[in-house]
Amino acid sequence: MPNARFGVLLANLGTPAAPTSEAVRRYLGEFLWDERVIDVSRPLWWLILHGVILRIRPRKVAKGYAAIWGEDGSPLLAIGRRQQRALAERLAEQFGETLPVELAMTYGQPSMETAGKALRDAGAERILVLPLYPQFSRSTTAAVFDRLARALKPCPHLPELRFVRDYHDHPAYIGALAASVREHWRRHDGERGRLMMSYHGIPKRYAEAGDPYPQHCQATSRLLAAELGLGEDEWLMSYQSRFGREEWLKPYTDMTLKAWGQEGVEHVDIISPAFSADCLETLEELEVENRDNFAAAGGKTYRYIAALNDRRDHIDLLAQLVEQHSRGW
Ligand SMILES: C=CC1=C(C)c2cc3[nH]c(cc4nc(cc5[nH]c(cc1n2)c(C)c5CCC(=O)O)C(CCC(=O)O)=C4C)c(C)c3C=C
Ligand SMILES: [Fe+2]
Ligand SMILES: [Fe+2]
Repeated sequence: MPNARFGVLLANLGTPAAPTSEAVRRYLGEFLWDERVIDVSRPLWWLILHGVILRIRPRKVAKGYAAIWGEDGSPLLAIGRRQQRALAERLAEQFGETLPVELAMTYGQPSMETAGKALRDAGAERILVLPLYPQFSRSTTAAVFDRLARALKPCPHLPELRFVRDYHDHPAYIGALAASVREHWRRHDGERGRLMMSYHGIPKRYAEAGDPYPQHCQATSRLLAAELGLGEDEWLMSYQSRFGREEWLKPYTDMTLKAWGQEGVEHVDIISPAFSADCLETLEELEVENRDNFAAAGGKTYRYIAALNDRRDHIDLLAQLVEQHSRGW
């Protein structure tokens, strides 16, 4: 496909190459060294990361990955490949011509270099970067921006670039989330639990310094609740996946589920709108760890609602984002 009108670069976080301590150590070593993710002063953080975290955490985390690993590898990457293929097909219908779509990870493989080269080989002199994070955060979206800039550093010439910063309140995103919740209710014969919208957390300090992530999460939640016609006592938003000792955004998902179980809340449906693809943080932390937290505190039914993954309405949303952000190209 020489001289494509433009190419699309889908970006996500990255995942280990294998569910082993060694591969997880390599992955965490790269991910947790990024200052966008952890801003502690470098010499101190190097000592903590290499002296403590990378000696202990990989073994435990590798067990979690082993439990969710599929025949096609890590769910985050396998789902990312399905999203890439489905979006390419959808765009070919929409634009009446083939547009190259590549997937790149901020950490690990496929790298920004590999994906960028594939787009260049397809003749794309214009690239639309679409990070698969609906809510902006310095720790995710801005890290995509930095990693791409690093990949482009050796290039003598640059492609023309556009960057989708966020889509937390896009009607098609809210619509797809709402449709996934309604389908979940229908699959369970109309039974509804209290709806918990659990977002990946960030340190509170990042939000205080101007990261708009909590405002984006609140807006997504309110729009989703309104779309579903939920009353104030029928849903709550919370933050999961804390890392380290400092305070993160609250309320915490695990503590809230424990409190709900103790207060006599019996049924919970849980959705995680910040994840565009199921991954360790949903399939293990929500499906297993937090299910156990809720049950141990006295809860009865706990049902996880899958991420949007390669649902047709999710791919339609991504195609709409491409169409809107590529106008004039
Ligand atoms: C300071 C640490 C972290 C911040 C800030 C953070 C923000 C953040 N992360 C995601 C999405 C994902 N995170 C995933 C795994 C993961 N996240 C952290 C730490 C921070 N994340 C760690 C250490 C890990 C690895 C697992 C572990 O050691 O516990 C993943 C899953 C990847 C997979 O392979 O399945 C995703 C996706 C968001 C959206 C976010 C802030 C908005
Ligand atoms: Fe994370
Ligand atoms: Fe986690």
